[in-house]
Amino acid sequence: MAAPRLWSVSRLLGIQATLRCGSRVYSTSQAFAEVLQLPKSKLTKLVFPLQELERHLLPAWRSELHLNIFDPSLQDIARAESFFTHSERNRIEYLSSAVRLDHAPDLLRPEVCFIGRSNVGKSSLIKTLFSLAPEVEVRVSKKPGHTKKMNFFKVGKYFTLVDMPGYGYRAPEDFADMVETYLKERRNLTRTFLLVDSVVGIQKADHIAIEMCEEFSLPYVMVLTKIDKCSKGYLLKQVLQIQKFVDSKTQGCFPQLFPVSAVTYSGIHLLKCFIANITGNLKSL
Ligand SMILES: Nc1nc2c(ncn2[C@@H]2O[C@H](COP(=O)(O)OP(=O)(O)OP(=O)(O)O)[C@@H](O)[C@H]2O)c(=O)[nH]1
Ligand SMILES: [Mg+2]
Repeated sequence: MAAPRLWSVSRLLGIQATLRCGSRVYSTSQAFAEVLQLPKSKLTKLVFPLQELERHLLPAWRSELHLNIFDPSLQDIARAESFFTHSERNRIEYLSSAVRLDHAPDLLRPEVCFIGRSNVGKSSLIKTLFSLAPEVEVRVSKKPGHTKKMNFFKVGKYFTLVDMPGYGYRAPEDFADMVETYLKERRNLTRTFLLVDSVVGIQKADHIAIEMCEEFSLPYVMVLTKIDKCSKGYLLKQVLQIQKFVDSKTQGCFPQLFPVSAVTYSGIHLLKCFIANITGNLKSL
């Protein structure tokens, strides 16, 4: 499925628009203003993919998906967009790369990192989160094992995102030293996003990563990538299976799953809002 065309120009320009919703007036990117104009069914599919899946479940099964734990309003999602929009006053930029924790930038602001098997779509997801900062270069590749270092990106004065090398196939030799030490010792690490490919589900290497997050008592969140590659029925089956695993086998994992696509942008706005919230930037939520 192609990315909605209405996004392309405004996304590049990162235009701000003023919207009125009820009695409140607020500012958002032109891109999100256009999303708000979509018919309800399309908007739900794009912004709340889990909600869209839930509609196809029998009523008795609906509560299984825990989609009301993080359930922001469209206004909150619009507000969160501004953190991810590059401007002179909100500079989004690549900071540095590191192969050892003591080479990581010394920052006090909250940090979130993205881990997962090689090729699961970590760099693509970050690139998509930065679609309103097109000058930020995030390298993606078809070849697994592309990202070799921990890459730090600054989002204004608010938080830092870290793109990690992948584990499993073609992982860098120093992966364990680099990533485990980072996860265990990085003091400003606020949340770890563990990406799982929605097509193949949780694999052996993911179980090792999950065990590591549990052992280090990290608060982590499971993000299901590449949902554009799944039919609705297949995705529903995968989501229910992964949800069951999270509910029964994990302690530190956030109960709500975040399905996303870097191709259709499905789930991306909600994830931006979640990141803005957990880093303490959407205080009213
Ligand atoms: N269809 C589809 N393809 C995706 C999506 N996200 C990533 N890909 C593709 O998956 C491949 C790997 O993407 P990357 O973002 O480089 O994966 P990575 O997890 O950073 O991989 P490493 O750096 O090697 O660990 C690329 O060919 C991407 O185009 C998605 O949401 N949908
Ligand atoms: Mg990568």
